[in-house]
Order: sequence, then structure tokens, then C-alpha cells
Amino acid sequence: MTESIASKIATLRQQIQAHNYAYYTLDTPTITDAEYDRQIRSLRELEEQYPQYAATDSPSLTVGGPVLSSFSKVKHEMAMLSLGNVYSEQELDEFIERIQNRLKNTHELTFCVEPKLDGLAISLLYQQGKLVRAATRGDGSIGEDVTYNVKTIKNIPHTLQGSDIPERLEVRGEVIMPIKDFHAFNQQARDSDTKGFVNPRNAAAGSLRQLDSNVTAHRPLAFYSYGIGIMEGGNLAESHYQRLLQLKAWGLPLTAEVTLQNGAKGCISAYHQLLEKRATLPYEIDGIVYKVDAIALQEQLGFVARAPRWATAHKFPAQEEQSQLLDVEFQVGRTGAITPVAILEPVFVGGVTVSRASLHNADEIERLKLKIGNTVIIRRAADVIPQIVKAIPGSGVQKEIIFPVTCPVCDSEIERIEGEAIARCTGGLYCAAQRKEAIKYFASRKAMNIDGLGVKVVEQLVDEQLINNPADLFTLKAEQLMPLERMAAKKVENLLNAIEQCKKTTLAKFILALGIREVGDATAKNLAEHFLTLDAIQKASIEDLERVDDVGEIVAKHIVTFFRQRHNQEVIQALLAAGIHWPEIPAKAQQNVPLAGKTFVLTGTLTQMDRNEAKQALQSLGAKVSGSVSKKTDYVVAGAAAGSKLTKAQELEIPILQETDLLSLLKSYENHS
Ligand SMILES: NC(=O)c1ccc[n+]([C@@H]2O[C@H](COP(=O)([O-])OP(=O)(O)OC[C@H]3O[C@@H](n4cnc5c(N)ncnc54)[C@H](O)[C@@H]3O)[C@@H](O)[C@H]2O)c1
Ligand SMILES: [Zn+2]
Repeated sequence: MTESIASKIATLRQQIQAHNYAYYTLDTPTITDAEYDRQIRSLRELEEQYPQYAATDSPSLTVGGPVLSSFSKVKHEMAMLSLGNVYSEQELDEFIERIQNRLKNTHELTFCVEPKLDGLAISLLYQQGKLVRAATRGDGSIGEDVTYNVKTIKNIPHTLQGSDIPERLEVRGEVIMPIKDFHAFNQQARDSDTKGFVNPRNAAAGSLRQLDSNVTAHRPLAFYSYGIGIMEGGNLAESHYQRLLQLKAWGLPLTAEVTLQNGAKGCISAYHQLLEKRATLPYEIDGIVYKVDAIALQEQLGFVARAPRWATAHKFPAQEEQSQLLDVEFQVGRTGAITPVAILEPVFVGGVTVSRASLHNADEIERLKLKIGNTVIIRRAADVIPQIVKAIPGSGVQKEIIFPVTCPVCDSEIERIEGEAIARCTGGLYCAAQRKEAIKYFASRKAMNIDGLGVKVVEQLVDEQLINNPADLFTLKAEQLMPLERMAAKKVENLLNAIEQCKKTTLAKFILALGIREVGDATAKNLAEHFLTLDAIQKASIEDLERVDDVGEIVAKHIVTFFRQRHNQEVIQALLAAGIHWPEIPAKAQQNVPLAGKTFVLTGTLTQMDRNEAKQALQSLGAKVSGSVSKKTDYVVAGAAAGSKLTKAQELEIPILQETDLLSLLKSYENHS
């Protein structure tokens, strides 16, 4: 029995020491603070229960971690300690009672109440008002010299302002990374595929503890003071609160959240107020700190091994917890985007139980090196949606996450265009997830232009299961529509008429109505004019398609994949069977294009016709009129006062036509039109 207690304590100490090293020395924790705090608590409980195993070097009694040998060491003249903790109102009452017993004082105590900033502690030494040295807390007695790095933090004054500044003054406070900047930094890291930070605390510590102060200088760090270390040659107030105001007067940053409170009641009300405000503060806090305000009482109370007796931290509910990734589901959005969603062992974090979290896309899974079965760190801060910020490498029984190749809703192919983060279902016409969007788009003005079939009506028809895809519109009967809300005889008649009328359309509008990704009205028109028939478009290869104006490789791929889907084909067939038709594109127009394939650029002022007339005349002969000169330009028509386009044409040795040349060119084709 005793054997096992001893080894249990030894194991816990070892684990905690490893976590300390990862957290304090490497700035890359491998467990959440909440989990770490639970381990520390169980160690403390064991040590209290079995005092025979006490050890002065136990991590329950030490502060911080060993300092990195790459930094110069600084010996703190006055130890930089940690803080005790309370987790409930009852523990706060006990804390106050202990103090009062010690002071043999039953009067209500006044506390200076401050936000517990989540960053890293720093000591700033000012001599004759000049910042001469900055050091991290390290193990409490030896810290790291980070003077150069700290001097790059914009809100830390290099020289103090004002009067009565002590000859030597050590200011203590927290270096943090504001939440906004933390998010921006991580976004940038994601964009450039470099490593981001798990949370703002790590971002602050990792940014400050850089060997190259140029790196630190580019990180958006800030500092807030919360106390004083050594002081010589000066006078300070007898109240902790007043001392903080003195620091502020000398130009040192102080948060706006510091207040004075009376007794447990005042402390608790400040706790609730700050907790309420937590999500709106520009920096992250993990609790509130209560400090006996009278310096004389602080001195009387003194310290225990790792913390002052006159202060304690009241922790807020954790914003990070760990859980297990049980599975990954793939959701299909309204526009076909496939989103992987993590299914988690339910965990209480940031005030709610979280059992799902979006993984955004395949890149994110890759970045996290995530496997099913992994232990993961979930963060839910400031009311934002929960996020997996880290997977513990090698944890759990792992299974690869397999991105599906077909849509989980409709079984059409999933397409991921190179360079795009989002994968999409290509069954746009048929996919139940995309139903409403597809039908709305089909009916829209530029496409089939079905009057009376607005967004609301589409939603109603889909919700009532009267239509599943655009082809179903043509099967609608008056008796199905009449019972619907907000429908009346006249409205039904108009709608059915509009549906009937839309059957007479053009090939370009029909192509547009299919809702192929990145095929807008201009592209649809170009496709129709180039291929003339729907059949030809459907049979076109990627290379064929790329010959069409405006169609690049990506659009061509979208088109080919779209038509390859069996379900899309079914809907297209049903639409044609319902009677959708369009006039044949006249063959005549095809032969009468003597300038087909030629690209013209018009520049300068024309005198005989305006530029628009010239453009139309050229287009009617099959020419393309472009706005800019490139190697693909065949002719540049230069009117009066032509400028840079003319110069460019000369550089590229492109034939230049005068207005008179253009006129005789048009004249020579007059019979054609
Ligand atoms: N995840 C891990 O692996 C891991 C490892 C070690 C420590 N930790 C976390 O670190 C914390 C314990 O470490 P600790 O002793 O460094 O710090 P602490 O957070 O418990 O409290 C002390 C520190 O609070 C900071 N602080 C912020 N505002 C303050 C204020 N107004 N007044 C005074 N101090 C203020 C100071 O930096 C001070 O050193 C725990 O929350 C623990 O979860 C996590
Ligand atoms: Zn689908």
C-alpha cells in the first residue's frame, strides 16, 4: 500500500516536471492548463495526506521551470513567486479566514482586485528612471535576461516620466499578446503554412523568449503592470492600489479593470463582473487576483514556499480542455462545400458541453496532423465556436481520417481544385444538400427568369417536398400549390404560367441555369456561341473547352466534372423532356464571321463613329474586342491622341490601323451583315 502511494507520488511529480519543462521552457505545452491543474491538485492532496513523502523540490512547491541556457541568467534580488488558487466562494472564505486568523484581525479586509492576465511574468528594472534590465520569472530566483526583447514592446516606457521616481525600481507585470493580434498572427501563419500558437499565452511567451530580438520586435506584444519588486531611494504609497496608480502616473501601462473591494462579498461581486466582461476584453484572462491592499498587512503575512500569503487567484472556468476525437463526419453545405466535422467525446469547456467542432477543410486536418483516436485540445474562448487547436501526437489508438471521394448526401463526385482549400460536391442539380440553392439559381432572373418563383417560394416548395430538383418544377399542379400558405388562385395561376413560359429560352440561359461552378452569364454565352448545341458542350474535353473565351483550366474542369455526374444528367434529361427548348443558333451567323478569331483593341478618339459603334461593327463580323493590348492582340485601332496602348502595341510589333483603315475594312465586309 505505502509502496504504491510513494510511487504514485513519484510518477505524478515526474509527469508534472515534464509538463513544466514543455510549458515554461519550451513554450509548447502538451496538455491543457485545466488538466495540469488537476494533476497538481491530486499531488497536493496526496502530499497533505501522506506528509512522510514531502520533498522540498516537489513541483507542488516550486515556481516555473528551469531557464534556457541560451539566455544570460539574472538573479532576482527578490524572488518572483506564483499565486495560490481558490476555485469557489467557499475556498475564498477559507482564504480570508486564514489571513484574519494570522493577523488576529476580524475587521473586514480591503482587497486590490485585478484581472489575472494570461501571459508571462516579467520584471523590469528602472535605475534613475531608465529601463536597464528585463528578466523572465524563470524558476523564481533565476530568470532569463530578455532586456533587448522587452525593449521592442511598444507600450513599455524606456524612460519613466513625472516626479518622485525612485532611484531603483523593479516593476512587475505580465507580457501578453492581445487577442485580436493573436488571431491575426495565426491567420497569417495559416496562410503562409507556418506554425501558429495554441493560445495567446503561448503566443506571448513564445514571442518574447526569442534569441533574436528582431523576431520579438515583429510580434504584437503588450505589457501591463501589477506589482513592485525591489525599490530603493524613493517613497511608495502604503496601499497596493495606490502604488499601481503611481506606476501609471510614471507612464507604465495598467489595465482599466483594477478596483478596490471590501471583504469576500466585494471580491465575489468583482469576480462575476469581470467574468461577464471576459469575452469583451482585448486580452485573455484566466481569472481574477485578490490582494490584501495594505502593504503593512502584506508584510506581516509574508510568503509560503511558492506564493505570497496575502494574495490568491480565483480561476475562471477553463477555455481549453482536452477530449478525444471519436470520428470525423463530412457535412455538405448549401453550395456543395464539404466540411469535415470532428465528433468528440463530450467535454465541458468555456461554459458549454462540446461534442462537435468544425475542422474547416482538408488543409486544417493536415496542419493539425490529426488522427481519429487522438487526444485533442479544444478551445472555446470568448463565445466563439469551439475549435480543435492541437492534437497530441501519437495519442490514442489512431486511425487515418479519410476524405470521401463521393458526396455523403448524393454520391456524386467530390471535386477539389488544386490550390483551393474547399472540396465540393459536383451533383449541384440533384444533391439534397444543395437543393434550395440550385432551384433558386435556376429560377433567377438571369437564368430561367421564372417570375413569382422567389427565394421564399422555393424554400416553401422544397420544405413541403413538392420539388426536389429544378425538373420537378414542371410537374407542379394547381391543386398542390393552392393549399400552401400565402398562395391564392391568382398567384398560383401566375406562377404556373411563368413556369410554362420559361420553357422557351436560349441555350446560354439554360447553361447558366444549371449552376455549374464558376460559369456565369458571360461564360455561358461564350459556351453557347462556341459550341452551338448542348450536346457539343457536354461532349467537349477540357482542351476543347479551354478554347472558349473566358474559360481557363479550372472552369473547364468544373464543366467536365459537372456533366460527368449521372444524377446531373438525369435532371438535364428530365428538363428537356419537360419541354425546355431554345432556338437553334443560326448556322448563317456562323458563316458570316470573316473576323472570327481576331482580337482588336480600340484606343484614342475616333471621329467618324464612336467607339461603341466600332466595337459592335467588329463584333458582328466575329471579332473579339478587348480592352488591353497583349501578345494575343491582332490589331490595334489607333484614333486621335492614342496613348499607352499604342505604345504597347508598337513595342509588341502589333499591326496598327488608323481610323480610315478600320472604315475601309468594315466597308469591305458590308455585304455580309
Ligand atoms: N499546460 C501545462 O502543461 C502547464 C504546465 C505548467 C503550468 N501551467 C499553468 O500555469 C499556471 C501555473 O503556473 P504559474 O505559477 O506560472 O502561474 P499562475 O498563473 O498560477 O499564477 C501566477 C502568475 O500569474 C500571473 N499574473 C497575471 N496577472 C496577475 C496579477 N494581477 N497579479 C499577480 N500575478 C498575475 C503572473 O505571471 C504570475 O506569475 C497554471 O494555470 C497552470 O495550469 C500549465
Ligand atoms: Zn452531394
